[in-house]
Amino acid sequence: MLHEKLASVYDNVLRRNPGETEFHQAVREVLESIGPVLGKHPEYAESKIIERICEPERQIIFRVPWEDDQGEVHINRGFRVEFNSALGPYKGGLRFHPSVYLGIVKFLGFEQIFKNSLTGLPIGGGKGGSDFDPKGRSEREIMRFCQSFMTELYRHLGEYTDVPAGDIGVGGREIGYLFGQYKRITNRYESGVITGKGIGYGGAQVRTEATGYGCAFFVEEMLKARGTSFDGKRVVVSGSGNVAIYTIEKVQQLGGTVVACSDSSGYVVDDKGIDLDLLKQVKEVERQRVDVYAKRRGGEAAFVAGRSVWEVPCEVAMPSATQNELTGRDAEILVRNGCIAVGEGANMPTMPEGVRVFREAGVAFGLGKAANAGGVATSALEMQQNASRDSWSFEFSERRLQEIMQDIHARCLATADEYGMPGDYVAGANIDGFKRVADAILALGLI
Ligand SMILES: NC(=O)C1=CN([C@@H]2O[C@H](COP(=O)(O)OP(=O)(O)OC[C@H]3O[C@@H](n4cnc5c(N)ncnc54)[C@H](O)[C@@H]3O)[C@@H](O)[C@H]2O)C=CC1
Ligand SMILES: O=C(O)CCC(=O)C(=O)O
Repeated sequence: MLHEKLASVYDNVLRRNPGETEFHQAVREVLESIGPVLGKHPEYAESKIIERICEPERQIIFRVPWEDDQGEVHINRGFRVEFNSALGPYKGGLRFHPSVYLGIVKFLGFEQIFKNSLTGLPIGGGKGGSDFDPKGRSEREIMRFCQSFMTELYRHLGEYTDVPAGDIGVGGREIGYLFGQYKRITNRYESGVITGKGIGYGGAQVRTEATGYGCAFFVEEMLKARGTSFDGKRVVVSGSGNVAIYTIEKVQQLGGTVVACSDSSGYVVDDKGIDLDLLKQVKEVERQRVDVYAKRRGGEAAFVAGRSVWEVPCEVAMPSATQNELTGRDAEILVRNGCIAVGEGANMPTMPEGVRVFREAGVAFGLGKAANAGGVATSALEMQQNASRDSWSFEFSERRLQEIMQDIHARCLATADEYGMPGDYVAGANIDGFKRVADAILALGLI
């Protein structure tokens, strides 16, 4: 149920952004959480802070023409939504996936505002991407696409303005091509203009691992708060990209056994625990599907095509693929199978009905804004190192990441307590993330 004032804000969002269903969903979740804040802080409603937060500062849509290896011309659409810069330069990744349209970029940019605020670091919220499909494209085609994309986007970026990074379909390779083109066009070695760079040219230790490691650290804190740990627990991770792989790595280091992971073709189940070296070889080096993992693992693992990975029994679930990948029914199956904690590595992977099932069953539910904030937090650390011409060790960077995740976890719980909803990470994260941005907007005047 929405507070009366928020219901009218939400109606306006629906009216002004028709058809952008993922954006509506993301806005509704935040509005449902922040009702109690309005009672304590009438100044937010008086100054129309919520209306301002729901309206992006700037939306950029552009044409991306590029040529494939056969000389055929293709036209894709590029996006960058610069959502809110009250706390710092717009910060958030780029997604290359055929499903990308304005509604997806806006949901991601909106989530990013509160996530970035939760990190306590000086970064605003933004997101971008393209409906380009990198699947099956050659190295040269990927490079040409990235160069064309940056040839328009560069004019909107800057280390004090807008700082992109990776997301689905954009990893270290693409960041290299994007940064190279920015450097060429501007004739500036402006390292802090993009994050997720290679270690050899201004990148930061632990950025590759950060989202997955951070999510595992967050879940470790949730388990600790319930008097338990990863030790000996069966864990299921969806996806098998950047976030999934480094979630699996850290969960294994913390004593858990990851028994399944997936991609859009299906899932693999490996009861003795995923062989991470093999998974990295198949996914990071060869860029193959997960069924290849199962074939190479001999009799140890099985591939199940076209079904939901959430049917695999586990005590901890870590959705790390994409939005709305875990339905209400999946949540019911997980609860029935004894799942006690969920940590969202992906952005908004659990559908609203699934969130309701988990909360009613008393499952520790770590929403993406909090649980996957380690990636963008480490991007902010990369910007810090770039600005000071410094480079930190892996151990120091990982310690900083763990402290940030522990701090986010503690603040979520403290805020949930303060508002009379003990143990509710959804309320804690949304309220805490919202308040910091709202106070900054108030302080900066009519922006
Ligand atoms: N890379 C980062 O630092 C961060 C990523 N995220 C989120 O984590 C999620 C995964 O991102 P990355 O690992 O970076 O991307 P990636 O491109 O490395 O991996 C994406 C994975 O999700 C799977 N996938 C994508 N669409 C799917 C679909 N429709 N159905 C089933 N599986 C699908 C892919 O097969 C792949 O395994 C996304 O929701 C992203 O927004 C969140 C915070 C930071
Ligand atoms: O590292 C970044 O700037 C952004 C990471 C990201 O896209 C996310 O947190 O969803």
